[in-house]
Amino acid sequence: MANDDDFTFCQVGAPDNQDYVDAQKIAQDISEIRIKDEPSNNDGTSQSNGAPWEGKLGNITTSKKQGKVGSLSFTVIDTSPGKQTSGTSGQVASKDDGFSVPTYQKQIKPVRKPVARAKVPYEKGYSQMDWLKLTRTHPDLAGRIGTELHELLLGSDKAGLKGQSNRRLISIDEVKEHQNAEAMWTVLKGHVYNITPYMKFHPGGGFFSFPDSMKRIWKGWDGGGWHEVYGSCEKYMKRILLNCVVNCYSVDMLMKAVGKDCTALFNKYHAWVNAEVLMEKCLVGILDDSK
Ligand code: HEM
Repeated sequence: MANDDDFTFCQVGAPDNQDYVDAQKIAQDISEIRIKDEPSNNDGTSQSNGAPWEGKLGNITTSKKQGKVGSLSFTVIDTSPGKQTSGTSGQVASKDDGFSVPTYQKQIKPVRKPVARAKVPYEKGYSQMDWLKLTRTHPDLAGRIGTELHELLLGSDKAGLKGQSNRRLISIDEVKEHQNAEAMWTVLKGHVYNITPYMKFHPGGGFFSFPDSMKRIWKGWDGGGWHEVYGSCEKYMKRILLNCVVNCYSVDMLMKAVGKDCTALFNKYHAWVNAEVLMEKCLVGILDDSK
């Protein structure tokens, strides 16, 4: 075989023994490297569903450690979970007063409901808006004896001041004389008003200021007892009861003002109420305090 010389033989033999040992040692050393702070499980996969580093790339690196194994150098990046500001680990940081607070640690302050001021419900047609409407349509209420009859009284000689000035001076004695159903006068901040038409419109007081007897009636109603007794006519009974409460109570409160100066009482309960506007059409005169 003359051509045999043309063959080039490559010797495939065992590796140089020293090199082989070095390589094995390096491989072993590398396999022993653990990035301590990273969670890992036995099968070599991360606890996250995707790639082992998933969710870690956005982390802030807090420390770097560099080392060398044989001829290989490595860097250990320490990403401690407590320092995370973003990522997929479930913590979302938020800026609050200059420092970061994970949202799950944030205290959700319970929303405190404002305490509702319980008021006597007004009778239909007797709200403050209704009153203002009435004062617009019936500008002269100063001499009127009431509102239920106000339609009947239109044109009657009992209605209004009948052209009398509402700027005349009135003594306190004259005020005291007007304490009857036909005319109830009071003094408020130096002005004399006929409060008769306003009686039913006065918003009374709070539910819990009811006289005890009223509270018992209301409780009886709410407890269902009244419902059982009156059955289908509950709606009407409730209406009647409501009217009683509104009339008794609000009239009762305003009755304290009749025939005297109610300024102190007025300021005690509601200094903010603009009586000058509300009672404008009920003005009878100016208190003559010279005596
Ligand atoms: C002409 C005189 C008066 C006028 C125009 C007047 C008007 C009013 C008005 C508009 C309200 C509702 C206030 C609000 O919702 O904030 C009110 C409530 C009330 N008024 Fe008068 N008032 C007068 C005199 C008086 C007097 C003399 C008393 C006491 C004796 C009184 C006792 C009350 C009470 C207890 C309430 C309920 C307060 C509340 O809801 O917290 N008022 N009044």
